Amino acid sequence: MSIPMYTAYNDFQIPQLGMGTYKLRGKMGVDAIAAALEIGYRYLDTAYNYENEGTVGEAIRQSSVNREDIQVASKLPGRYHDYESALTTIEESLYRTGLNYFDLYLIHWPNPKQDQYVDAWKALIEAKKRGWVKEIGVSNFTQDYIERLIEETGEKPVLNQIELHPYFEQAELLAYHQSQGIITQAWCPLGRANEKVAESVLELPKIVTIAQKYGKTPAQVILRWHLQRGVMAIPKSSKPERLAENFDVFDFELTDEELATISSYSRADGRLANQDPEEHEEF
Ligand SMILES: NC(=O)C1=CN([C@@H]2O[C@H](COP(=O)(O)OP(=O)(O)OC[C@H]3O[C@@H](n4cnc5c(N)ncnc54)[C@H](OP(=O)(O)O)[C@@H]3O)[C@@H](O)[C@H]2O)C=CC1
Ligand SMILES: O=C(O)C(=O)[C@@H](O)[C@H](O)C(=O)CO
Repeated sequence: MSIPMYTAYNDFQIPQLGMGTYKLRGKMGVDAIAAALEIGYRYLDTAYNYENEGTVGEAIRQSSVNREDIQVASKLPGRYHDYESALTTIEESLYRTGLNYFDLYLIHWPNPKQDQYVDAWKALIEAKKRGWVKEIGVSNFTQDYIERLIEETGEKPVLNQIELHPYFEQAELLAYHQSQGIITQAWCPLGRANEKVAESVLELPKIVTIAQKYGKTPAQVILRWHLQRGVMAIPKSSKPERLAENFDVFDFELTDEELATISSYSRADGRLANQDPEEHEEF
């Protein structure tokens, strides 16, 4: 099955569903990612700080899918935001994967107190000119931070990867992205599911009821909620059966009322990891 795509303001296209790889390392990670590629996933999200860019590259080499049919994204850590370090880090990311280009490279966190994210953005622009990365974007950026990048460099990110799940629907930032043709990508799209950081979104009664109506699982209903709001989700699983479950979300449609019911779990303090990008600094 080919995955439906989203299109950014510059006609860059990206699958509506991808795979997160945080915590997938070593052989366990290679096996999970290779299984995802066999299932049909064509987008992999990694980061320098996940220390698994090598795992991602190895899984691609072991799979039967061609490199050029897969989009691979990685992210620049906060400790390398200065221009020269950022460029060296992108090269190092590539060496770690064994690939010769990334489809997408993101600034992982804005780190506003450090205040070097514009420098980092200039390095990503240069990396694109050098052909190391095809497209550039950001993660955990607010509207203000994105506007500053555009004002100071004239270059708009194609995508912003942000915390987004039923406890934290991000309606305002989503509307801003849509007005700008910036793709919204949801991290923690299943609210980290079984990791018990809060009552699991997979056990919320109204979501369970909707899932029963469609003969789907709560995870599938939540992923459908993301898709119908125009959001790209990158759920992570180490298990082939869950990877397949999370991919099987293109054959049913929620009603507007059901979308609103799921959004009704959202609250202003609904962040799960206590990582407000205006406060949190990650290096
Ligand atoms: N830019 C940023 O700052 C951040 C980016 N990310 C990215 O986003 C990705 C996704 O976020 P993540 O934090 O992993 O959280 P997710 O919301 O994707 O949840 C992952 C958890 O859910 C479990 N799970 C997955 N599918 C199912 C299912 N169908 N039923 C039950 N449980 C399920 C997984 O367990 P199991 O593996 O055992 O199946 C895992 O414990 C990350 O992997 C990473 O790539 C994440 C956090 C921050
Ligand atoms: O996983 C990521 O991409 C992160 O940025 C981490 O901060 C993650 O959110 C985390 O919770 C680390 O403890």
